[in-house]
Amino acid sequence: MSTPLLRVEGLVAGYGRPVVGPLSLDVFPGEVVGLWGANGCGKSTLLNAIADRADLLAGRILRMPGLVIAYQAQQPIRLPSMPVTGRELLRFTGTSLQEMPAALQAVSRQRIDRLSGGQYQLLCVWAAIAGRADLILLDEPTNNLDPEREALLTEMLTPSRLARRDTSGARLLPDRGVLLVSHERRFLEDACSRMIEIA
Ligand SMILES: Nc1ncnc2c1ncn2[C@@H]1O[C@H](COP(=O)(O)OP(=O)(O)OP(=O)(O)O)[C@@H](O)[C@H]1O
Repeated sequence: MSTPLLRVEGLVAGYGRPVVGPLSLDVFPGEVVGLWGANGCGKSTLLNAIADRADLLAGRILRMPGLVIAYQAQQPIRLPSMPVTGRELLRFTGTSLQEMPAALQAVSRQRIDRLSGGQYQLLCVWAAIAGRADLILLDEPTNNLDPEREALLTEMLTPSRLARRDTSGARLLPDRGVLLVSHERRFLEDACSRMIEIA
């Protein structure tokens, strides 16, 4: 088996006090791993700890050397006024505009402060997926999405979309991984290669 992108061993995490763990998990290249569990069980805190946004109180988090992580929060930050288009935002974050799903093309030409909640959510998730991160952390990525956009999100997470070309451009490498949190069981079953319940 390949080396994991991420290994979590006996992790206890929280905010001064423990709120989740101890737990262990791996994310391997090519995997889309879904976390689910009751409200407040600590799913977001686990993602936060991996993204260095919560306290690591015990155990350890091993990241593949040089690992680049993209983190998409449950509520993407929005400014009331931001006179840039989606495409400008994507370029600014180093996100490829190639292979953008058709449903996002028109959205990406609009100013981001004029997008609906769902449009902005999908744009942010696309920025995380289409950027240069090796490991993508998504917290409740279906927030604000209608069934059609949710299906599009599932499609964005398919192995062929996540794979990257090697330096020669000849081969697609399944070298990235996704760890996501969702309370939507059906989405998890459709989008994930593996699911882990957080107690
Ligand atoms: N910034 C914070 N400071 C202190 N406590 C926090 C903070 N964020 C979350 N908590 C607490 O940590 C616990 C776990 O919250 P967390 O958001 O990780 O759960 P969750 O499983 O993602 O919940 P949900 O499904 O409702 O999003 C909760 O009791 C919550 O009140």
